[in-house]
Amino acid sequence: MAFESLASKLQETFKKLRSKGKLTEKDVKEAMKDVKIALLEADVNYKVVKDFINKVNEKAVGQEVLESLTPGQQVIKIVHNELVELMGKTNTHINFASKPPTVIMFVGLQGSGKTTTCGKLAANIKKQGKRPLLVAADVYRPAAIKQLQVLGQNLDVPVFTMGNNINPVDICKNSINEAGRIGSDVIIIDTAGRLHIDDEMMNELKEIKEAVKPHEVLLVVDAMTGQDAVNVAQNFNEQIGIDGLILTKLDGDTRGGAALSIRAVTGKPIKFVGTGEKMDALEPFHPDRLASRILGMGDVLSLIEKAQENYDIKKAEELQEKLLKQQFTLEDFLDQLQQIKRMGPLSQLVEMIPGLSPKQLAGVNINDRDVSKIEAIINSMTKAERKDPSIINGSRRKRIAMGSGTSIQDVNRLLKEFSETKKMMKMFGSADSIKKGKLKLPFMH
Ligand SMILES: Nc1nc2c(ncn2[C@@H]2O[C@H](COP(=O)(O)OP(=O)(O)OP(=O)(O)O)[C@@H](O)[C@H]2O)c(=O)[nH]1
Repeated sequence: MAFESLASKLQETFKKLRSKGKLTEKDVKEAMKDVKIALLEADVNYKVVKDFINKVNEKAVGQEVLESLTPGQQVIKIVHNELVELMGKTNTHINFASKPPTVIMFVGLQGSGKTTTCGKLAANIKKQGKRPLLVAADVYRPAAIKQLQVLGQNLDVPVFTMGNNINPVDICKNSINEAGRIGSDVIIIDTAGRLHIDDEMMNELKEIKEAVKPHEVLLVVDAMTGQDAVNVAQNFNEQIGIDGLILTKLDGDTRGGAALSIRAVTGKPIKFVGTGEKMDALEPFHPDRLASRILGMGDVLSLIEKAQENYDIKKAEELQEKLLKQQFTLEDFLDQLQQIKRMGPLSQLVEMIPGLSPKQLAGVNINDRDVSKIEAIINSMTKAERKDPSIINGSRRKRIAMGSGTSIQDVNRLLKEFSETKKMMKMFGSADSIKKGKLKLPFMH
């Protein structure tokens, strides 16, 4: 889980604080010492931590908080607000030009995930009904142009390239004409990165910026590099001037130092975060939601959004109908699983549920492999078997296990769980209770 160790430590500290009916100034100060250590261990910039703790202390030790009915909760609320403040109060979007094309210039070090993120943003923008054009301006890394072309092909987004013998500044200038020619309204330029910041790279980026006057200069940094990412951001901002950041590989960042420090150090907002290698693993950055996740309050809003984007309401209604008539089959079950899978890795979904601490999360043994196993088992059944699992006798079980590359025990377990779920639905979901709205299926209005 992203931010796992920080979340775990903060939640532990606040649990202690909440358990006390009354709080003294000393209690709060001691808790803040623990918070300070947790933030430093999460690789948050030292100055940022110092300012943060001072601000919280200033607000939390007053009479108003200490003498309130729920002092522990009040302190947590203050910490939550300050975390949000630290990461930028509001979430910021891409500034689209009033007169197209909008030019978005990507900058960043090699390996930060720049090319991948260009593809992700193109996919995201295309979903909004726009017509992006990807521009291959990295003429130095041999595979960079090809990588972008493959991404473009998979996403069905055009890619503009002039090969690698042309000056990148000219490629970028020409891409504007190309966008006009093919009717693209957003240009996404993938510039060259280097392993480290060097003058040659910075000069080229300055020239491109001067030539195409982008509406957005987005810096891509790797969250897993912690304070290095913060230094890189500061450097790029001072030399090129950036409008915002995309923080990649947040899925692998258990500490969180970069996400918590970058805004405070550079003054520039994080606009998106990368949460995986797939093209849909790009999310707008919501400081308030992330603060809630870190403090164990969940992120119900993101969960609902994911459900709305990926969950087919019509199908859900059909399912309700089937439940009413007690016709829920293994086929419907598979369909459900596939819809939920589309919302993203299960481990990331579970993180958004309020009230589950990182420790509890570690105990919840949900993984995508289990889901794939269930899918394989159901896919190995005949239509008749899926409709009526009671016909699945010993030899059929053996065949299904062989066909799905699982064991007979796995098949037995699935059938047992399915039959128990059905029984439970029968009990809770008598036609009446569903009709009266007492029982609601997930994500149904
Ligand atoms: N887990 C995870 N991996 C990511 C994410 N974003 C990018 N990656 C991976 O990071 C690696 C480097 O990404 P690239 O896009 O090739 O890097 P780049 O910054 O374009 O590199 P240059 O073109 O050399 O500047 C690839 O294996 C990506 O799949 C993310 O959000 N999460």
